[in-house]
Amino acid sequence: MTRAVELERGLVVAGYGRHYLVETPEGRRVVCRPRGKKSECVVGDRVQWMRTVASGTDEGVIERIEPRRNLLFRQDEWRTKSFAANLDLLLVMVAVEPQFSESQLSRSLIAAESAGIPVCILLNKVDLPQAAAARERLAPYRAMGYDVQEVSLQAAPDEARAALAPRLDGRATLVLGPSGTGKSTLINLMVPAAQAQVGEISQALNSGRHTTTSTQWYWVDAARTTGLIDSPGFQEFGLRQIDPQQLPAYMPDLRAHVGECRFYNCTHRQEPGCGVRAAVERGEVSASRYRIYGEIHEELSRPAY
Ligand SMILES: Nc1nc2c(ncn2[C@@H]2O[C@H](COP(=O)(O)OP(=O)(O)OP(=O)(O)O)[C@@H](O)[C@H]2O)c(=O)[nH]1
Ligand SMILES: [Zn+2]
Repeated sequence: MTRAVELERGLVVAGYGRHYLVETPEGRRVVCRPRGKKSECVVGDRVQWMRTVASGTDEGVIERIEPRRNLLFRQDEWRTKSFAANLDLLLVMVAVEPQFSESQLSRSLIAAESAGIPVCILLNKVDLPQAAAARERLAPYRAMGYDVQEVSLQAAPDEARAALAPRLDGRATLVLGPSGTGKSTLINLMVPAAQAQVGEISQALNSGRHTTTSTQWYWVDAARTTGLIDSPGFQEFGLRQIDPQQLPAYMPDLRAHVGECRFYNCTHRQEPGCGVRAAVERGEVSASRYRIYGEIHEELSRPAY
């Protein structure tokens, strides 16, 4: 005998191992498990779930993940790690101190380009004396068209909030950046009572883990139109999902010159008549970006084991 099951809609706002926290349209948060083993939800997923009542508390089973607009993920030889889905903006945070890795920055930009997600680069701690050097390192990114915003989240919070609000309003934004750049400072500045939003349920789910390493969705406004997603710091950023031939298409500075190469299938590494290398020599593509391109191209051209 079959019976009609009513599926409810929800938004995945956190994931802890095999459990997810799903928020209902009314703003209630329910602990859900996925149906079966293969269904992998990520924060930002829109899902359909079914209520199950266990020991008097609401629980649910995720029955269906709605089609994603986009998915930001990284992939190395061994595994794929998804950050979040259905994003309107990727906010890549770097800071004057600790000095950021340009390779890591470029990799996150390439991942966003390949997933079709707009990017804002946020340079924090411009109150520090080495700000000029950091600004200089970001100049090529500005020149290739990225929105680069400077802030001092701690030293000048009001200005920072004013600069960020129009970029975040009404959007779902993933915040990504290495440890120590100020991600917590950003969340605490933009999200009133951030800790309260994490809530008892997620604290209970997270207990027993030594660190809060999970990705978490926060609402910036009471009307729940602006979402900020905090993701744990990243070190490795594999881009195995990308075909090496496609790599320049995701690097705007290189992309501008690929049409100038003698060979249509130029790898821009040793061929004669390469428009990209000519642009590097003229200083139109920065030497560090070209080096990063070579490293990633090499990595993606190696056979997978
Ligand atoms: N000078 C200066 N320091 C800042 C600013 N914003 C944050 N900091 C400092 O930078 C350090 C790191 O800030 P957090 O917000 O904890 O950084 P995080 O990215 O969350 O770091 P993890 O928790 O390790 O991922 C703290 O000591 C902050 O006080 C700023 O605008 N200027
Ligand atoms: Zn070339």
